[in-house]
This record gives sequence, C-alpha cells and structure tokens, in this order.
Amino acid sequence: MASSSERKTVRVFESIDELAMILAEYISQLSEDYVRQRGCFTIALTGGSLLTVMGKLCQSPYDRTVDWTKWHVFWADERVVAKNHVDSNCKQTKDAFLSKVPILQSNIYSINDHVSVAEAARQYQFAIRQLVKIRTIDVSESNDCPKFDLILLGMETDGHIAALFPHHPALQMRDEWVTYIIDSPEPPPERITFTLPVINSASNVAIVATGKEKARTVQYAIVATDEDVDASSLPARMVQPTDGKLVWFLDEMAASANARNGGGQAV
Ligand SMILES: O=C1O[C@H](COP(=O)(O)O)[C@@H](O)[C@H](O)[C@H]1O
Repeated sequence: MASSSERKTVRVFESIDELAMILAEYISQLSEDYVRQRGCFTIALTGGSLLTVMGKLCQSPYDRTVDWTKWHVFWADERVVAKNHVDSNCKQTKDAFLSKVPILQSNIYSINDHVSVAEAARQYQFAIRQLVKIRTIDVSESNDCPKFDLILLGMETDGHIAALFPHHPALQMRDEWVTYIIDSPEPPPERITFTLPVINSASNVAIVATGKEKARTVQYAIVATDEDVDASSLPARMVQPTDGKLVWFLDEMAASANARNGGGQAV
C-alpha cells in the first residue's frame, strides 16, 4: 500500500497562467473519470484566490466538454454571512465560476444563511449525510466519512486551510464531518468548515498556493520534517489523505523556498 508521502505530488509552474491551464485540465479529467465510474462528480471548493485560478475551467474547451449537469458542488468552508455578502465564499464562487457554467441549481449545496453558525453547520452536515446515504457522495472504505471525488483548497500565509486555523481546537475534531468556529483570526469570525477526517477521506485533494508571501509556509507544509514543525501550527501539513491522492499546485514564487524538493514530482 502506498504511504501518504508517496501519494503526494508537488507541481510547480512557471506562471499562474500555466498553473491555471493545468489545474483546469486536472479538474476536467477527474470530472470525466468520476462521471464515467459513478455517474456524477462531487467537488468541494473554498473561497479566495483559488477561484480566480479556476477561471480557465469556464473557457473553451472545458465550457463545452465538461458534463456540468453531473456536478455536485459543496464548500469545504464557508463564512457565515448573507449569501450576497462580499465575504461569502458562495457569492465569490458564483461570481467567478458558477454563473458561467451550466451546473444545476439543485446540485449546488450552500449553507443556510438564516440560522446561527452552529445550526448552519448542523444542517450542512445533515445534507451531506443524506447524499452519502444515497451514494451521490461516495463513502470512505476506512471510516464512515464522506469521500468527495475532489476537495480543492487554498492556503493562507498562516497555513490555514478551509476554516481550520493554526492551534484551533477545530483541528482536533474527529466525530463531526462539519464543524464551526466563532473566533476566526481573520474576519468574519463565524465560519463553518469540513473537519480534517473529511478532508483526508477525499479521493483527491488539491491545494493551490501562489505568490512569494506563501513561500515559507509552503516550505514548512511540504518539506520540513516533523521535528521542525508542530503539525497543529500548520494545518496544511495535516492534509494527508488516508487512501486518496494529494496534489500541490504551486507557482514558482510559492515554491521559491525549495518546496519542489519535497516528496513529490515537480514538473
Ligand atoms: O479564509 C480563507 O482563506 C483561504 C485562502 O485564501 P487565499 O485568498 O489566500 O487563497 C481560503 O481557501 C478559504 O476558503 C477562505 O475562507
């Protein structure tokens, strides 16, 4: 059985444009594979710069070759604000991506923005449970967690992924699929997030990081040894799919602190 480091690939691109092209090809290929195997494609997104990089997917040839009607779209994290608020990951995703491709409205699973953060997390988890029951979302063979076909994550300079921040107790959450925080170090304070067991149960996880300001964090997340880094200080380092694959998509700037030497193949 392959170890988690053997299932990790680091891909470094000369420019964000090249990264965006290969990322679009990667997502489109996974979509084709899972639609063929399972009849649908479950993808969880986040907010932030990732959405801009995903832009190529709305263009030719993908706008016509991807079977958008088979897509089921989730968020690995969401800020608990109104869906039309500029901070909403759902709004950001709609503006940058969902409004440009024919994904069925009924296959877009956003949070309930009219309830408390705790209730929004509970309802989101319940919705996911229903979809696991009918196997729209696959289930992990190693635990009873949902097994998304692809979870696409961004990473901030502090190493947080989804709404899992350094040293936050939510990092240790094992019994829930979706949890919430009320004290995000960055505004807005209330967010819901997939827990690490869910992220690590996905068939494929991709982390996209660009820009020089993320280089040091990328190096610690990918290259440094366990002795050098306390894992909970760097949530991105805790992304280690149990049975699935992890691909880091970096531009030269983000990889400039030598991430390309760490345990994966660079392009
Ligand atoms: O707070 C957040 O930030 C991360 C990373 O954003 P980026 O703009 O630096 O790429 C994002 O993935 C997450 O969804 C968001 O809530």
